[in-house]
Amino acid sequence: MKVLKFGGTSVGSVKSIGTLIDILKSEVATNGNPVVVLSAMGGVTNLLSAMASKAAAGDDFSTYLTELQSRHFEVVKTLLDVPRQNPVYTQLKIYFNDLEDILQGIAILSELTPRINDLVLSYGERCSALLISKIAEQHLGETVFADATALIKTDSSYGQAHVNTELTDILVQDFYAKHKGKLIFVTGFISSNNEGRVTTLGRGGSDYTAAIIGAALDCEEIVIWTDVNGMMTADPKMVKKAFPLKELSYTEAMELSYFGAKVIYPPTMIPAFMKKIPIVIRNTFEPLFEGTVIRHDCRESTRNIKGISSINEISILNLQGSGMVGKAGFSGRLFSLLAREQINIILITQSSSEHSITFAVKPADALSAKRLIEQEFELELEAKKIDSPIIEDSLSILAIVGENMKQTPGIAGTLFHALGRNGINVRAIAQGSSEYNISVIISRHDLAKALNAVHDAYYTDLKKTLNVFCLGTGNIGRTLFKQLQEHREFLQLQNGILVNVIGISNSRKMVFNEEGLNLETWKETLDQSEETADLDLFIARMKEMNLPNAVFVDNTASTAPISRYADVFRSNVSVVTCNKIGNSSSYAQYKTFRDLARKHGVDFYYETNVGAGLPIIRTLKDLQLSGDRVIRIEAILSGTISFIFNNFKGDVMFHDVVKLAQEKGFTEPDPRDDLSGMDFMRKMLILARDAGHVLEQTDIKIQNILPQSCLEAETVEEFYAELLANNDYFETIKQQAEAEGKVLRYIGKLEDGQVAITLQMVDDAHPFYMLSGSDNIISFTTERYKERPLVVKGPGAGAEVTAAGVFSDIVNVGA
Ligand SMILES: NC(=O)C1=CN([C@@H]2O[C@H](COP(=O)(O)OP(=O)(O)OC[C@H]3O[C@@H](n4cnc5c(N)ncnc54)[C@H](O)[C@@H]3O)[C@@H](O)[C@H]2O)C=CC1
Ligand SMILES: N[C@@H](CC=O)C(=O)O
Ligand code: NA
Repeated sequence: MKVLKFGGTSVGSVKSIGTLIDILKSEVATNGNPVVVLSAMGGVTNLLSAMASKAAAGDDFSTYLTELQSRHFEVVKTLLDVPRQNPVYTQLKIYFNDLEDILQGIAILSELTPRINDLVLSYGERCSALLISKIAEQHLGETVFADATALIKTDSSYGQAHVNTELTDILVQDFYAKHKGKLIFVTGFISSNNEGRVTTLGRGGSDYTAAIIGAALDCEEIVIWTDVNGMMTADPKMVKKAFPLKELSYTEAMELSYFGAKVIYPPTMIPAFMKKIPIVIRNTFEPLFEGTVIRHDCRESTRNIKGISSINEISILNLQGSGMVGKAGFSGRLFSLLAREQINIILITQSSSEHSITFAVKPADALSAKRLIEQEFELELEAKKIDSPIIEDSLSILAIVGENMKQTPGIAGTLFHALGRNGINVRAIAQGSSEYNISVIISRHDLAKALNAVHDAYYTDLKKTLNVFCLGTGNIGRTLFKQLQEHREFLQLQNGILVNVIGISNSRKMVFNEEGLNLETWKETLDQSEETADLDLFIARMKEMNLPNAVFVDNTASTAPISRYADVFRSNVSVVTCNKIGNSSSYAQYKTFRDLARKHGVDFYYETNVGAGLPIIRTLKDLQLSGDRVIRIEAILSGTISFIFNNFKGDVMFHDVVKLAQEKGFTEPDPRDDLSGMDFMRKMLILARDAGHVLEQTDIKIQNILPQSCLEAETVEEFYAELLANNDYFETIKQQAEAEGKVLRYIGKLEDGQVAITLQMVDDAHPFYMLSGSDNIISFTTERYKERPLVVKGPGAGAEVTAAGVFSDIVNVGA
């Protein structure tokens, strides 16, 4: 036999009651008659409570009473056959009349005691259980209605009474024996004391009723039918990726429901736990979904962490001073004082130096806790043995819960790593030695970000979400969006990574969408956006959103974003950039970026600064990480110049090849940056710095390949005109090389901390002879690669290969 409990939403409307009856029919057909526990119709308890308050205040409660009646009468009218209606109307009327008398009594006395409040509230469950039992009778034959005030006996703690289990068990067993095999409907939530006065079991107490009855009858299972798919891994309002858990132990469920997850009333677990009866949480509105099972012997679970729960608003009090050190009984005095005054302590931490104690309370209790402490410890305060307690508000608790974390190293590491790399400061920590809950106190402002970051860190089989903010929609930016869109599905399916582009800005406009912008239509969305580009505002918005795993991507060729990197790192956001200016300006700035990224635990990736998508930065880093030492680097790192020399043959004009290189997207936005050697110089400088040399731009020797007049051209048009005007100069060089059977190569070299870039004519014996397109080539001669260098070669410019490099840097963030 099972005990089924239906919550307020399951009996909230004509439609949901219809579903409830279907669920019952199928239960009766497969498992026989259950005992059914019912909550009041959704919203009715609040309505009753409001009525009682109105009556006590001398206000008119009649409209509420009418609303209460009509909600129940509508169900009678719609769901019961006419001949069955009258007796139900009559019984309901009796309830409503009694209730009205009580409310009038409250109005006369202008007083609402907890005892009378419980009595008023009891009518919600009485009406719904009666009603549902009669509707069920029409479909399933005879039913029995039981008012739980006759079955569940408690003390007189009105509002949240304590159950006398021994007496209750006997009453429930007797009742069941009398009606054995019948379909029984019991009112949830309500009970009575020794004198027979109505008491209640606390808000959510119908779950508890089901467990009390289930345990008394040694039932097979307690099924809680509610409006969600079970206990979730985290609050789904804050964590979109939260999912329902299949299985939990009683302790885990208790921990999770204590914090935030209001799926089940925590005391429910106790009777079920004592008798090892499984509790199943199921969704009335999705009856095929299997829900969550809370059981003694969890079978499938291998997860160390079951769920992440949270309390949104808490305050902490910090008490410190030398007078506490080594003083036995100090915390005893403190906590018994708070207990005496009914102040519930949510979390406690004390340093082993015993110099300070921090504890968390509900914000409403903080001030009275402080005052009580000041009274109790007046002497110690005067003698300056302790400091006056300090209250801190706007805090939240995040707790990871799971019994399997016991004796498993690394669980706390994952938690603190996820928090740390997202810049979330931990104010206090608590873990009991039972090791099934680690709680941290963080700023309220960081809670959503923390929950998502921690969820991503533990549920690694789910998608990792990267929240990306992109500057630049030119050649590289737009190609990146195209690639991200094309590979979106593959990335999610194969790699479990979801890249959400949250913000986009070019030099004209900017646009944001916290859910992620649609990359198929980003251009239209940006064009239609009413927000003018503003770099400071862009960054401010990014910080304000405070999203986990955030990445700032700079796909511009501008100096403006560079000056903001430091601020971005300080906001615990990673930076990915193809813009070389940042790394190739002053050495001091180069160093600051690395120091800040390290300090804030975020990534700084710039693979495309050298050789576009070719793995050059990464290769150099790996060589050095594994203890190798660079002796020499020789390289062709200008894709544009490489392309020019690979195609400047026969009767082709120099001017035309440069134009073609620009059309193919190899050049910088301004091609003079390539042909002046500036772009190449930046790359060599970045490589030299990454190889450990402290160099500035002025330390690099560059041989010009252009006549002075081209270098001095003030605009791009003028520059092209000068290329045409100097055609003979280029022809001479070309013919000279061709006559000697050689090719032109612009080669950079780093050796002994010196960097030079020179124009050379090389023959087919030279390793850099065979190149085509925009090929880059780089040869690393190191301690380990001494005889034959390590060579990386391939297209080193172009939108596709560059965007691909940026893409790969993005997905490596946080990896
Ligand atoms: N073309 C290539 O093969 C490679 C290019 N790169 C780098 O890629 C970067 C971008 O190059 P392209 O896409 O060709 O440039 P582009 O000129 O086509 O696009 C630049 C974009 O940046 C935007 N922008 C400029 N200043 C801005 C600001 N302050 N705020 C927001 N947006 C701003 C512009 O509106 C434009 O959308 C450059 O730094 C370049 O060095 C790196 C490796 C290879
Ligand atoms: N303009 C650059 C592109 C890559 O950084 C080049 O020509 O190499
Ligand atoms: Na690269």
